[in-house]
Amino acid sequence: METIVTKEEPPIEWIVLNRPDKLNSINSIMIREIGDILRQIVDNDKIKVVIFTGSGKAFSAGADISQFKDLDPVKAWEFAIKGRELMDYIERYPKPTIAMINGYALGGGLELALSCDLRIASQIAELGLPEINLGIYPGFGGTQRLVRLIGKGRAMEIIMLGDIIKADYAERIGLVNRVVEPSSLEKEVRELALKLAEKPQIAIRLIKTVVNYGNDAPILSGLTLESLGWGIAFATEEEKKRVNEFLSRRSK
Ligand SMILES: CC(C)(COP(=O)(O)OP(=O)(O)OC[C@H]1O[C@@H](n2cnc3c(N)ncnc32)[C@H](O)[C@@H]1OP(=O)(O)O)[C@@H](O)C(=O)NCCC(=O)NCCSC(=O)CCO
Repeated sequence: METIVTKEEPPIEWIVLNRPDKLNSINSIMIREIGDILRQIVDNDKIKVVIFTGSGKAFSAGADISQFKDLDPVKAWEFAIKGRELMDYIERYPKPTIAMINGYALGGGLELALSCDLRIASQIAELGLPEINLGIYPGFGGTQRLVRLIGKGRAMEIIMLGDIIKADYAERIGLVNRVVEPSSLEKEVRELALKLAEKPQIAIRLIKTVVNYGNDAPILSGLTLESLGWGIAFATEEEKKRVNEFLSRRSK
């Protein structure tokens, strides 16, 4: 791998964006390499949670702008599709994903974090979608995912102004789940990942399916998906074990 470093630490897989001298900006190679590692570990039952982070002072400063000079409109369109398809894959990935935002999360970097299930940021992290300042706009799913996450008004402000915002404000508007001190970021994220890894994995997968596909559908379709998935959860060993444990504790 040229642009990322991976570390298997069961039940956690760490994916570290690793172009620190370019603030981990996302080029075509990185898009391919992240997809490749995710496909490699998808059937590895020892890995239950995936954590994304960046090396150095950034999570990622977005798409690699140095590639833009070679892009004609069709190539730009294809690049956006490649980036966006990776984010779609991360969002619908069958294992839970966490973005550990250690520093700048801008443009495509923030869009990667938006594709994850949870975002935990360091107090020193700075976030934003500054694409407008390049005469473009977010192309890796940000226009859609940010609106769904924090609402249209706030998303419009972030996308149209392109300002960089502090982690505390990001937490207040629901853009990140939690903000922690830089020195405890890794510890807190690891603890969160281990807690997630203890949960019934099929139910977690069902939640991801129902929430992600259900929220993109009319509400009645989403609710129907919820009921179907709920039924499927009753076919799992975990459901039987956990319900029986609860009931036997009560009957003593
Ligand atoms: C993040 C900023 C504000 C950091 O500024 P600073 O600390 O001053 O660091 P720099 O000297 O600017 O950057 C160090 C080094 O990294 C290169 N770099 C930074 N961001 C990118 C990038 N997105 N693509 C390519 N290269 C990048 C920078 O050129 C420096 O390399 P040198 O070899 O030393 O020149 C600041 O870096 C910044 O504003 N970055 C751009 C943020 C941005 O506009 N992101 C959106 C990109 S478009 C996109 O994501 C489309 C998908 O929706």
